[in-house]
Amino acid sequence: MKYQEIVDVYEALAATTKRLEKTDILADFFSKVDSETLPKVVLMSLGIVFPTWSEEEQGLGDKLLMKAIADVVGVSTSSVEDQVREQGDIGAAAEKLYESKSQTTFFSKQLTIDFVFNNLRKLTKISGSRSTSRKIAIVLELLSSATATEAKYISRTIIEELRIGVGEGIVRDGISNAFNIDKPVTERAHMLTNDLGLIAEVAKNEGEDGLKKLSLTPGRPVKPMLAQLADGINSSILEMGGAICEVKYDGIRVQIHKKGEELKIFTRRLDDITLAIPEMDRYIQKAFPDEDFIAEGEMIATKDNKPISFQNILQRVRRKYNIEKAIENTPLNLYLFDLLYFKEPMLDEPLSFRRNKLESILTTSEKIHLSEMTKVDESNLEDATNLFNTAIGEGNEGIMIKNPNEPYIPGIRGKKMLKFKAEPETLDVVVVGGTYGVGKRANFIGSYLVALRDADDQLKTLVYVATGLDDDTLATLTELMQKYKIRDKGTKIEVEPKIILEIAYSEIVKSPEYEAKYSLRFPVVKRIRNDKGINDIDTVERLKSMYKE
Ligand SMILES: Nc1ncnc2c1ncn2[C@@H]1O[C@H](COP(=O)(O)OP(=O)(O)OP(=O)(O)O)[C@@H](O)[C@H]1O
Repeated sequence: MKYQEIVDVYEALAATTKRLEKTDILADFFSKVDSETLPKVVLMSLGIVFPTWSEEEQGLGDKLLMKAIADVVGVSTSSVEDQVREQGDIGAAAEKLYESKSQTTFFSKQLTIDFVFNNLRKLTKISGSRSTSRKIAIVLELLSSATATEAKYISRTIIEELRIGVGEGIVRDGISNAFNIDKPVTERAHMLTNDLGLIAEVAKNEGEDGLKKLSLTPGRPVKPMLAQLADGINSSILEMGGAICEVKYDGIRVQIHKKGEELKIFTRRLDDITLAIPEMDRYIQKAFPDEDFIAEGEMIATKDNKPISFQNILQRVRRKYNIEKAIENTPLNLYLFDLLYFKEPMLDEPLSFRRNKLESILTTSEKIHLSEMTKVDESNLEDATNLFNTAIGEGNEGIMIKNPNEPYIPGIRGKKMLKFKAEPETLDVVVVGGTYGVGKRANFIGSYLVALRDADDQLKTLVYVATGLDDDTLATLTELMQKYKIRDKGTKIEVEPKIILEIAYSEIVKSPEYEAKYSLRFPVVKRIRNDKGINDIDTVERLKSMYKE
């Protein structure tokens, strides 16, 4: 199949902002593609060539890509950079440059989807000596055969930013429509496998029954079950008719998978962080029997046995060098709270069963613990409040209130698991722009324009936030803003939507000034949330319902 065919689909998708139209375009395309190409085009419609959780990285930075484009088009790298500034992204810049190039050295061969897909995959496999020049050679081969629009999308796929307004939800619905599958069936298969390519293939070849058979597999992360905010401790427990209450630790959520000899540790956005925390790998291996399993817990950083700042742990899990030093400086502790798989899938079992099983197989140690928990019902409600008070006293965030009779429901924020925190609720937002400071702070970006997601996965600006930033955070953020910069416009900067912030505020207000049509009074940055991705940010719908409440 020609690459141009998916490029036409990209262009059609970019031409509409309507979710239903996008879904129809994808459904129509997916239904025409043969079984072998289908998983590839499904991933490519998301701008990726590996499932989202895969550890493979293409590792070709913007600079090298611009150099490759410069070489193919026969202009200087600085001309490409100028064009990127003007157009707002590398893809559009490549398209423009190709169009203005008169020489017809291109189109030496017609690109196929297989060829583009396989070559982009090859990029990730290259390491060691001369890896950069070998990667460039692959990109040059692709780009020199490309038309202007093909070059646009090859470039955007390399930087994993397609800009066609298509997220996982639309692709998933496209698959449902293409193969007549009930949406909840596709959704569940997605939550369990996180591989839309696989889901499309099974949907086409085996239909709904095939999808229903897909289950948890160690090694393949599952979307975490999420918590809603509890109105009150006692009322929540009474409504559940009894609860498992646990300390809510303030760290990062991890999902641990063991398959055969291999252990993998994933974050909640399904990034593989195993190599950054080798000591935890060893402690976990010792704590569990030598069987396949999937367990969940919260990993926190401690000093003198007291939790320390959340940012410390984020720095640790992103680290690639000097790991031994980091192990010493930022000791980690793991508090396990769920077991989803042990020799077989267990997520349909009630929580009380999963917790008992976890307790019966785990050998705790100085690093590996069970989350502190108390079973509470109407006869001992005060135990929950006591747990909350102790938790806060020890520097934790609050408590979790979980329904013991419920299965694990991946990816859903429901009433079966609640959280009760000492501090008011915050919002997770993405930075889309900012304003440079003045005077001494002219080199820093002092104020950040942040956005939420709407029901069609479009970003809507919400507010400028400028407080809550200590010097370190300001420096880190400024660096990230430069990394993701699209362009400067006077004192303003526009960036790719990559940086997630958690912000607190005093009040939600209506506001015609911002695209969300709502805004926040006194927004304050609580922290950078590297453990979350664009799919995890809050939505305009949630904000609206919070406003009404
Ligand atoms: N004992 C525990 N049981 C379950 N989750 C816990 C526990 N301790 C800490 N957590 C953490 O609390 C999170 C839920 O609360 P909260 O909303 O504050 O976190 P979040 O990461 O901002 O949001 P989300 O609800 O989206 O996970 C879980 O995702 C998990 O990381």
